[in-house]
Amino acid sequence: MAKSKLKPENNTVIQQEGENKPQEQVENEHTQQEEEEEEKNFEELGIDPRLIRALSKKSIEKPTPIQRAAIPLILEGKDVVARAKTGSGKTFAYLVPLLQKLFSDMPSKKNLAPTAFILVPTRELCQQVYSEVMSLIELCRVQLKVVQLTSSMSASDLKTALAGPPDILVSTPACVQKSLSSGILLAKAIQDSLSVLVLDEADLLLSYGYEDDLKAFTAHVPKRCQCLLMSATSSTDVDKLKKLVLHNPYILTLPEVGDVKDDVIPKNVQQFYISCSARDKLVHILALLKLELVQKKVLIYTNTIDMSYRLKLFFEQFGIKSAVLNAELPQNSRLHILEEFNAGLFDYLIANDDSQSTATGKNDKENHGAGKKSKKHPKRKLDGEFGVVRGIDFKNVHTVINYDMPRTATGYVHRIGRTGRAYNTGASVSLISSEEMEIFEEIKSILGENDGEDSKFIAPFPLLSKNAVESLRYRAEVIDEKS
Ligand SMILES: Nc1ncnc2c1ncn2[C@@H]1O[C@H](COP(=O)(O)OP(=O)(O)OP(=O)(O)O)[C@@H](O)[C@H]1O
Repeated sequence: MAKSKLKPENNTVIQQEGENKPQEQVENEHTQQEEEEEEKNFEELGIDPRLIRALSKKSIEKPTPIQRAAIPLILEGKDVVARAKTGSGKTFAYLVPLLQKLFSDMPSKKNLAPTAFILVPTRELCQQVYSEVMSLIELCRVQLKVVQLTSSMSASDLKTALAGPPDILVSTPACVQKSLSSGILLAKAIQDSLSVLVLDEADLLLSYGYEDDLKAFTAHVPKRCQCLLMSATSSTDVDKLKKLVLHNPYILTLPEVGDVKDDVIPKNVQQFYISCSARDKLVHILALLKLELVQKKVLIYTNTIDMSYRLKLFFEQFGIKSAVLNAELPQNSRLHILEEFNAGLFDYLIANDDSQSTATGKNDKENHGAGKKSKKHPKRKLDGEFGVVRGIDFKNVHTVINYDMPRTATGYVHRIGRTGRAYNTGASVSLISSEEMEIFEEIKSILGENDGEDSKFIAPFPLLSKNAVESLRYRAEVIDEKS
């Protein structure tokens, strides 16, 4: 495969695997094509008017660059690998053409398995993608059945969900495998019915431990099935998956998506930091929130579950309403919290990211080591399919605060990617203690701090004065000691 090349904003590189044209020629051809394509709207991409109206009701009027590049290829039936940064609209880049195909070619009544499978790494993403498909279908007023499978479903629930069968299945690979191995889904039925397979957040699927499930499942994917692979980064895992399921795919690479180094923060996110001792982080975050120095809604990341509860209790004492989101909460509570936060019922959400889950390596599906175990509750059961960094589309988050610095630069990029999504603006504030300086320096150099581009520069947070912090110190310390 010819290597993808980094290009400036909006310049998607489209290349077919195995194509051996000199890179320069590909780029030149593409530049001309790009200029013509640049302004194409959904209508010009050949999108069904019902879908255009549905998107418009969601205030989506013009396609993002990845949508402009991917939709026509997917409509033509090509296998596609789409790599584009966080928040660039990859979900509709595959959902819109997928639905259009199903509208115009209604699945056969004889099908015994779903026509389209969308596989994602976490339950949260399952729910998010399921809601997006459902809302488009409802707005289009077409009759298509969509189900999501979750690993908490019993065999009889799975059987009920798959009866019919549905036209679109949204699931983690583990649930599909569970249905296959228990005979609820039949390999022969998949071979006869499956027309489109989507692997979303593909770069995460393997790190969540789904390799065996995916291998077992893809053995039944028929050759004629169109395969789409969506990812924010490129990695050896993405290459592995590509080899496993795709046939001579078109590779769409949006600018600067290569490896960790190129995995960019959207340009519309301003990044700041505050340097303080670990102990002073509480009073600093209190000042940020209490004095309203950061714009709402705010997503706060901590590295441990205990720290997130400590913060929540601390905020409560100051009348700041927040909620926590982590792997030990039951799935229903997590969905409920996400829905309430997205609906604007509260402005501050304290989350533990899934880097903790993946850092430990492989997922044992329901109870692997999602981060540091709490000293207070050592036996809590953690959900290995939990994930609230990658892919989750928190609505209208303006500010991301790193109360604790993430452990990796990739973790930083994906946390910050929860704001500034699509065409919105956002900001991030990282609280950095001296122990975290090393990772901070690594992040700065990886983002290219010195190459003169403002957007990549993490600046000192300008709005918080020493006096403001000191005015809150006494109360903060008293309250923290009490709780
Ligand atoms: N064409 C568009 N115009 C405006 N907003 C859009 C458009 N397409 C998608 N969006 C919105 O942009 C947000 C981000 O989209 P999406 O979740 O698909 O991004 P993503 O590329 O999958 O990000 P990640 O890699 O983090 O998963 C969503 O709220 C979505 O509704």
